[in-house]
Amino acid sequence: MNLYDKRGRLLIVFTLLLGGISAVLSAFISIILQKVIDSAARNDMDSFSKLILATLIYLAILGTMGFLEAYCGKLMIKNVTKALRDKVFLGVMKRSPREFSSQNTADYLSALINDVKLVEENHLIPLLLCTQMGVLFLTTLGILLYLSPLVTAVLFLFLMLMFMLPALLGKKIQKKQDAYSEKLAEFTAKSKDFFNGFEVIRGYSMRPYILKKFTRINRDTADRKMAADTLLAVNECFSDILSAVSVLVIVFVSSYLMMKGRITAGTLLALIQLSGTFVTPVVMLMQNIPKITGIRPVLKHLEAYSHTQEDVPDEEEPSCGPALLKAGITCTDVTFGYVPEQNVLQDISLTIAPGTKCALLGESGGGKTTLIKLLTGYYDDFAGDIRYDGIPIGKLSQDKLNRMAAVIHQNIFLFDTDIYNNICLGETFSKEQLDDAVKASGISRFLPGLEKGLHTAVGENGQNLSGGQRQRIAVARALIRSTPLLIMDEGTSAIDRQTAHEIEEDLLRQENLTVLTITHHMDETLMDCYDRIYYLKDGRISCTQMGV
Ligand SMILES: Nc1ncnc2c1ncn2[C@@H]1O[C@H](COP(=O)(O)OP(=O)(O)OP(=O)(O)O)[C@@H](O)[C@H]1O
Repeated sequence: MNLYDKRGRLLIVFTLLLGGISAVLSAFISIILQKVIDSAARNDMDSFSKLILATLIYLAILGTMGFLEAYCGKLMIKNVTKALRDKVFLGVMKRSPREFSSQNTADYLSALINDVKLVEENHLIPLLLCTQMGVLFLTTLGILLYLSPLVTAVLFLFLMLMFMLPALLGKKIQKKQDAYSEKLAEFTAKSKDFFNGFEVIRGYSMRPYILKKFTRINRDTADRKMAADTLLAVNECFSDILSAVSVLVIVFVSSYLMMKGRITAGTLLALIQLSGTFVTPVVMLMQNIPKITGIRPVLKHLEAYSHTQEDVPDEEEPSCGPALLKAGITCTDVTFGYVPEQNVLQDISLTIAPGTKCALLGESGGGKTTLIKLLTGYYDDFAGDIRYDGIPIGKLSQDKLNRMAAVIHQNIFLFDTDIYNNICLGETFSKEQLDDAVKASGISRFLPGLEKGLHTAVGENGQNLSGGQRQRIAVARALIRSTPLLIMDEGTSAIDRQTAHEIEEDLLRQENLTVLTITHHMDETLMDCYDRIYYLKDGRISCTQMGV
């Protein structure tokens, strides 16, 4: 996957350039060392004092370059990880409902948090390091050749050995990293499930059972990480041994050359110092190249979730203002199934005229929710025809559909913010619109009891509020937008009869509002408020016209 955009590429080139300059500068310390020792051996005070000045300038440049390189590196990591999280989040948000629900939400979380972290640790940081080390290696090689071709040849021999190892271990490390990333996603999914099920775990004394399950998945995850880390440790250990051996070999060979009078004491020290700077890059490259190649499966995983500008044209900004329902909604011969050859709905035809109140009854599993999903554009692979004001549903944008119909779901979702934000959902409304919605939805009935009024925090998923209060907030969301059709999908099932009755009655009283209530059992006292009652059985629909 493409991690860098145009600006990102420029930044990485600049950072790598700075890294290269820093590496070249740090290799030159050996030359300073050689000159200082040799001028001291010659008792050359003039060149010695010039060298002090040159060293001070050298240190100032080295420090500045080092800072700039570190700063740009961090900026690059920040930009890439931020862009990656943006792409993954947008990609997941743009999924169709079918695609979205095909994956556990914890997998999305894991991609967003764990995988992005892995990219930072096992791709970006090693990449910067490898480039710097590559330049350091080449510069050191140049200086070494200048000082002693023989010593360089000996070092090269060891180098060949050191480079063989990452090539051998690379593929294995890649496999282990992949297995770890997979387990980490499972670990996140399970932990999320356990936290979500806190009430059930507590209520059914499941703690020992859950603890056992958690311990097992925690251990498996840690084991997978350990398996990857063990291979990395083997890699690191071999490279450390080879590094120590090559430094010792240099010490012996160059000492021998000095004894033979072929090099000066300054060159000897410079060679020993260089052997360190020559081996370090090789060790670093050995340790980091497998990490970079091992990240490929994680990048593939992230790519599968990511949205790129080229994918799909970006959504238009939501249009403002209420939509109108003039001719109503018609369904003609609609047939749909989740699985081929197993239709949940069969030849459904119905009409919902503007301002009418309709009820859709049926046994559990009869297809009521499925029909609502088709009416609100959730699935589009149905046979038959659904029209809003004569326009086929497929021709309406999701935004337009959202402005025409709002659903009060069985489980109301509230964001972890206050009541006001849960009604407005990021849009701006006038005080009058807000007051009207608060009154019509019945929120005004419980508002005086809340110290902070509309700015009362609802808690995670609305846990600070009662079921009825949550329902009323969901109703207010639709009313404030003057959404012409309001669909209650068992919207009152989670609350007591009295509250359910009150909410339903409040809605049925709204003259211009078109209401479709989905329920198992009709509230007998409200029966007369409905214009039509549809009944869904075995995927087929029948209709009773009221007041005829
Ligand atoms: N996402 C899905 N994938 C596969 N089958 C599904 C899916 N959603 C629902 N079904 C199946 O479709 C059938 C109708 O389900 P639906 O939720 O529409 O019924 P319902 O009438 O709303 O039920 P209830 O009153 O219990 O909520 C059921 O057999 C159900 O198992």
